[in-house]
Amino acid sequence: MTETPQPLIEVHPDAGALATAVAGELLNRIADAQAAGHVPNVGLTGGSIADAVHGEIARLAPASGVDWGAVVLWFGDERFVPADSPERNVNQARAAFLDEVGARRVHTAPASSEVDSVEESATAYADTIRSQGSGDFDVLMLGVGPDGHVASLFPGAPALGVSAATTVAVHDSPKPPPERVSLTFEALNRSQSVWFLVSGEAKADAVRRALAEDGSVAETPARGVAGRAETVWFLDADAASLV
Ligand SMILES: O=C1O[C@H](COP(=O)(O)O)[C@@H](O)[C@H](O)[C@H]1O
Repeated sequence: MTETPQPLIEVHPDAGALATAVAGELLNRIADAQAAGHVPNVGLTGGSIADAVHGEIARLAPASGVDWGAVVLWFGDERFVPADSPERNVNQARAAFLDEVGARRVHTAPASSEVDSVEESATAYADTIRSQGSGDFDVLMLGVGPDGHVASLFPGAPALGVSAATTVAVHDSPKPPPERVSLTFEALNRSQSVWFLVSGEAKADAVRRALAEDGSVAETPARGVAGRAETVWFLDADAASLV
C-alpha cells in the first residue's frame, strides 16, 4: 500500500498574504501543467478565504500565461439552492474570478431550480465527473469550518460513512443552507494535491485537531482528507496559533 506523504504546513502573516501565496502557487502549477501538454483539473471551494484567493487569482491571472479556457474546474461541494443564489459556491467563484479570466469548463452539482431533489443533484454531479473521465484532481482546494468540516462533510453526519460513491446528498447541514451536495471522502482523496486554506482564530482549534497525531474523523472530518502526492495546509498566523 502506498504511504500518504506527511502534511506540509505553510504559515502566512495574515489572510491577505495567504491568499496571494495560494493564488500564485496555483497559477504556477496550472501554467506548468499546460506547458507540459496536460489539461489541469482543479477543485475549488467556497467560503471566506476561498473568496480572497479567487480575488488574487483574478488579479494575478493576466501575467500568468494560464489559458483558463482549457482548465477543467470542479467544486468539492455545492449548496442546493436556486441557480441564481449568491449562496452557490459556483456563483461566488464566478463573481470573484471565473468570468473575468474566461473559464469555460466549469462543473458543479445542479441547483434546486434545475433538478427536483438533492439526491438527483448528487447523482448528476457524479455522472458528470464520470463522463469527463475525471475525479482525479491535480489540485483540490478545501476550506475548513470552525467545527472541522471539510467540503460539506460535517462532524457526526451520515455523509461521513458513505463509500463506493463519488458524491453524497447532504440534508440538515448544521451550517446553512441545510441541503448540499458533497464529494465523498473517497472522491476527495483521489486528488494529487490537497490544499487546505484556513484563516482566522476561530478555526485554530479545528486546525489543531486536524493535524494532531490522534483524533477522530467523525469529530474533525478534515482529518479524513489527504492528497496522493501532497497535502499542504496554507494557514494564516491566527489559524496556526495552536499548532
Ligand atoms: O459551507 C462551506 O463552508 C466551508 C468553509 O467556509 P468558510 O466561510 O468558513 O471559509 C467551505 O469550504 C465550503 O465549500 C462551503 O460550502
